[in-house]
Amino acid sequence: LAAAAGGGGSCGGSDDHAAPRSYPLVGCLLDFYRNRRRLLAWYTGLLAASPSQTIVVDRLGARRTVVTANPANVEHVLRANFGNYPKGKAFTDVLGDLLGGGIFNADGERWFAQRKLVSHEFSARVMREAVGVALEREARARLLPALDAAAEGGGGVVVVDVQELLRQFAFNVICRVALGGGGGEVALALPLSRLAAAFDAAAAISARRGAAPVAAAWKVKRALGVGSERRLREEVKVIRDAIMEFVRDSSSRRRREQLLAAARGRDDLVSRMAASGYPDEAICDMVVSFIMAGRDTTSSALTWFFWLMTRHRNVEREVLDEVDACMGDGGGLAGVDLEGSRRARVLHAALCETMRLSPPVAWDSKHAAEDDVLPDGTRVGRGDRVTYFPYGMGRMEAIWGADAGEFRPGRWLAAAAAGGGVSPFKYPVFQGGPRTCLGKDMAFVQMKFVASAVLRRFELRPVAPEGSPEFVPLLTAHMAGGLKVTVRRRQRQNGTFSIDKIVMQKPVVD
Ligand code: HEM
Repeated sequence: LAAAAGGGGSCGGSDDHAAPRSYPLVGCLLDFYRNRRRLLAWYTGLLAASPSQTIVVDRLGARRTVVTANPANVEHVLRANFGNYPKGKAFTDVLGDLLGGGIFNADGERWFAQRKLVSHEFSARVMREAVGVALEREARARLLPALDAAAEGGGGVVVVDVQELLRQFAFNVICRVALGGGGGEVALALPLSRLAAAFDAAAAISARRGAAPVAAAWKVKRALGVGSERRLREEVKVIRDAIMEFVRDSSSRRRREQLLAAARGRDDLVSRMAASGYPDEAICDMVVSFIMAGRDTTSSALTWFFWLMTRHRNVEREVLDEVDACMGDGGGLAGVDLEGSRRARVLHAALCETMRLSPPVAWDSKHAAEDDVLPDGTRVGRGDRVTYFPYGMGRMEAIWGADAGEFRPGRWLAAAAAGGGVSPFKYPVFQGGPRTCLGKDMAFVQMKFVASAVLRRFELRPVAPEGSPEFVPLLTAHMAGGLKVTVRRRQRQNGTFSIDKIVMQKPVVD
């Protein structure tokens, strides 16, 4: 999802108002080389040591980059001076071949028009209908049977990679929502697993573009059509051909049916875009962005959540008791409240706390349209990259106190009880301001659904219980090597579940 801060160079703590002090260039390059495999921890350390939690990375021949974990700076960039901080061409170039001009890769008017149009897709009604159906079907079809089979053992101990199961689940759910008919069935010319593989390959190659020290290297390869750039072109073609075929078919059929559909209140993204006069190409861009934004994020958060539950059995028990209580009459699956009730508070807090320490989007960048000065006095030049850094922010004692490194969901309950909630600029895991993640509610619905469904039925035991798994940022973060577990059925499990019973609490963060 995000463009990496990237690159070494002269890294100065930004404490001296408009003229950050710099480390000697050579020293910093050596530091960068030494720390290249632990950039997240290195940047976090530098930011914690900087009096204003901001550093400047100034590398010869590369774009000047301001990296900040300072909530006032983050609010300035994401909200107060939003107009000056578009994603910028440096970002949109990197993802342009895959995403075209879709919402995820657009700025200005083009972004605003799509944002308005697509907001509807995230309404409570759509969520209850399309997302509810997709979650239930997908959970019944694959996720729960796979865990059940592992629990069965088949005569031996079966190890499953929960991260991989969750990735497949999230991809299929978002495709069912974006491309599914009324019953959530996806009608594509190729299997979903092939589409998922194409997205994986295209996203990985695009991420490597973003991390390349010099953009010219991949641009030359693209012009020549060789190596990874050739592969990218092939995979993008697989994706776009499949989705264009769906869009062409749906948009003409749905154009005819649209009046009727609108009357029934069952209009969908593709027909509304067609009705608004968007060409098929633009609708395809939108659908690709939608899938890209929704595919790996929730599975990343859930992977870390399940791992943390194996380390904090007391929290897991609290979550289970709460979920059981939410189930009430026993038939449903609790977790999500489309009406805004206060149920599943502990689960919500545990998910927020998981993402504080392991944010699915570890860092994200904007590019300044004009010269500016951040609230802490750091100078920003036109064209500079400004990176806000949720991973580092989650670990700042200046923001969270001395126990910043500990998993303590209670801090979210305390903040909610105090009535203030937590500012998105202190916790920009879903970004903040006008470009806040559109799928945040959908993400919580999905995460609570999966957390409840899995925890109530199964106990997961990590194959390697010692130590901390490695957090790998890429475009969307993941756990290096996956989350390998053995599975045991819980005694307390209850046979059936239904989306109707899902209730989502009002977000603690707003
Ligand atoms: C835990 C799960 C999720 C997290 C942490 C998350 C985080 C984010 C972040 C940080 C952004 C801003 C990225 C940028 O502008 O570069 C974003 C944007 C977006 N997200 Fe999410 N996201 C999550 C799940 C979802 C889901 C399930 C969807 C559903 C499709 C979704 C849809 C979007 C869209 C459409 C945007 C673009 C908004 C715009 O540019 O106006 N997200 N998300």
